Amino acid sequence: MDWRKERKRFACAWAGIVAAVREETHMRIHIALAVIALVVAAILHISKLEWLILLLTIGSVITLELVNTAIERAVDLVTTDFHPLAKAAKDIAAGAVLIAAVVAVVVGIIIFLPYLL
Ligand SMILES: Nc1ncnc2c1ncn2[C@@H]1O[C@H](COP(=O)(O)OP(=O)(O)OP(=O)(O)O)[C@@H](O)[C@H]1O
Repeated sequence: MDWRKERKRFACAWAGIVAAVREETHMRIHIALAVIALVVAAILHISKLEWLILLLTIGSVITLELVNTAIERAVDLVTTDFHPLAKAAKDIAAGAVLIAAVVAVVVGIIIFLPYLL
């Protein structure tokens, strides 16, 4: 394994994450909500299984937001003119984030509500 290449790959991936956080308001909102959920989870001492589900849920939302941002950039690279396929690509990618975010809210309610009642 070429460690210099691996380090460069990691640096590029990190640069992509930083760019998405800087440029995308929704990414910052997802991260802020994730931090709040993690703090609440720590305060409530949720179980190991609940931690796993919470982390997977947060990871899926942030991962899909990154993919959505990448698709937006790729589409904008191809065309900034109106095109039905550009619209479909962006709308479908946004739909993926929406589904993950709705599932995250439901997971949050299922995990946290019993501790709060
Ligand atoms: N080239 C295009 N052709 C057709 N429709 C487009 C095009 N670009 C964007 N759209 C439409 O506008 C919507 C918003 O696109 P935009 O690129 O502004 O992304 P966004 O979801 O607002 O993301 P953000 O504001 O976080 O960058 C898309 O979901 C799509 O419906």
